[in-house]
Amino acid sequence: MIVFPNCKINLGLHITRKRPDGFHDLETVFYPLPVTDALEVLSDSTALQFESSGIAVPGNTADNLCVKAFHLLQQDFPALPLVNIHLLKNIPIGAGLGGGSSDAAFMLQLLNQKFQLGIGEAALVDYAARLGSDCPFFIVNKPCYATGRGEIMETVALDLSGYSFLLVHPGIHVNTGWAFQQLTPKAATYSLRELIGQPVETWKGIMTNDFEAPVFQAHPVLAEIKEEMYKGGAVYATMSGSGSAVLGIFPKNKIADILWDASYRVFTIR
Ligand SMILES: C[C@@](CO)(OP(=O)(O)O)[C@H](O)COP(=O)(O)OP(=O)(O)OC[C@H]1O[C@@H](n2ccc(N)nc2=O)[C@H](O)[C@@H]1O
Ligand SMILES: Nc1ncnc2c1ncn2[C@@H]1O[C@H](COP(=O)(O)OP(=O)(O)O)[C@@H](O)[C@H]1O
Repeated sequence: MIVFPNCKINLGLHITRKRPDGFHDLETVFYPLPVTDALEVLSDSTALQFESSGIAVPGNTADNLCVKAFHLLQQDFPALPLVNIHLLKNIPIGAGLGGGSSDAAFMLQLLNQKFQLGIGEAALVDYAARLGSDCPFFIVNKPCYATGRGEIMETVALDLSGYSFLLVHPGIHVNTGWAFQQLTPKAATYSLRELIGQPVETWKGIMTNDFEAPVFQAHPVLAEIKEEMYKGGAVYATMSGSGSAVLGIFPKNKIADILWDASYRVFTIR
């Protein structure tokens, strides 16, 4: 069985409170985009096996979120057959695109389906939340207004299929924990919930991502990439999540030919 875990972007992101458990409450809008990995799982394996190709994933097998997802379900379903996992990694890592979280959420869903575990969506969201703050979104995988650690989700009627997207990852790996430590939580000065219902053309200058200030300060090239997007005709541009991917939303099929550094990974979604 093969599935294609997709990435997400954050449209607006506010860190509102540091919690007693060390995590932060936030407010964001998650939007899925079709930049994907490929995750294949074969059964009839005598041992749990994991291999990956494509972009090198840091850490050993036990650290991989696909393997963690397997072990999480195995705790509650001890008869879960052992599997052979192959991950073709394409979504940039540590880019604010949620690639690892997506792999984990798709792994939960794949095992649930393949072995008919009968886990409902709400329980899958609970399992996903134990694997990472971004993980629950990928169980729903529809545009969502999210609060809490990101696990309290409300789907929103946001359809951006009338626009084209540009995602640029300059290869900078931002550590999410570090990025949270740079911030002083505060309430947003506008209503993201309301603004997301307004046309994209009204977002510039209002919709913000709290991570941009500290991450742009550490990596000024990211602000330049965002500026290039606007010069190239973007109606809205922002860093995604804790970075370092920067995204631009353009009028349909009107993405300017911007000459990026050859080392950058660039994705266009028309
Ligand atoms: C910032 C966001 C926005 O969507 O995404 P990314 O930019 O990473 O994609 C998420 O909140 C990231 O979610 P995720 O990448 O799953 O983070 P986790 O693995 O759960 O946590 C990594 C570390 O970030 C900090 N952390 C994470 C989430 C949160 N709500 N509060 C936190 O303080 C904690 O220090 C934690 O140890
Ligand atoms: N399958 C996986 N794909 C990507 N990263 C993974 C995976 N499993 C574990 N990780 C770890 O998760 C961290 C980053 O996750 P990722 O979702 O790519 O970034 P981000 O949180 O910025 O969206 C990395 O430190 C990486 O080592």
